[in-house]
Amino acid sequence: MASTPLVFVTGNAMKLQEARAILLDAKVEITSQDLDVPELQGTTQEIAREKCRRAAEILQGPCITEDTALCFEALNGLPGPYIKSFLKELGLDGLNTLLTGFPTNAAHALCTFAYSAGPGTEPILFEGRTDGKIVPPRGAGKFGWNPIFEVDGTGKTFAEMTEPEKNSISHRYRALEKLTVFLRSQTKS
Ligand SMILES: O=c1nc[nH]c2c1ncn2[C@H]1C[C@H](O)[C@@H](COP(=O)(O)OP(=O)(O)OP(=O)(O)O)O1
Ligand SMILES: [Mg+2]
Repeated sequence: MASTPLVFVTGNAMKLQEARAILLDAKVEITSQDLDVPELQGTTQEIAREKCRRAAEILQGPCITEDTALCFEALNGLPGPYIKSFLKELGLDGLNTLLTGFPTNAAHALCTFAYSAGPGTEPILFEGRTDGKIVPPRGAGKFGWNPIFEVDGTGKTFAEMTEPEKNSISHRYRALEKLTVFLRSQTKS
């Protein structure tokens, strides 16, 4: 593994906590910085790439960034990367109301980690996806939309799971699994 810890640029303390816990097993160490990096509009991939590019410019060094999207099947993938604004304005109940009259409440959580080797390099993306459905809130609402996302095959919302339980099946875990494999291949070469 790299001797200097990788910088995770994020303003979200819960993302950092989960990423740390997941990466512990892989023995990948990260530090964090909360930089004000603009998030442009576009697809999740475009947003992820540009955010990481800009973070590396500001840091003048390598870094990782992360974007989380919540995609409703009935809305062709929206709110997607704009879930933060939708959650802030509509709340958990409002996100449920949004689906009233639609035939399906199917949704997926999509986590996109981006890695930049430094300014001027093209960020590489690592995506992880967990499928589920949007339900009325259940469980402790400590992190974002956790209480309204019921994971397929579990009967539980993310908010009803323990942290290790969520971290073993989450979109974030699946993305970090891929990032870890990549980081290992880097240190070997
Ligand atoms: O596993 C999760 N479970 C529940 N809610 C979650 C999760 N992961 C992100 N979230 C929320 C936080 C924010 O309302 C939105 C993503 O927005 P997003 O721009 O990616 O995150 P952010 O602005 O909080 O942090 P950052 O500084 O890394 O951009 O979904
Ligand atoms: Mg953000």
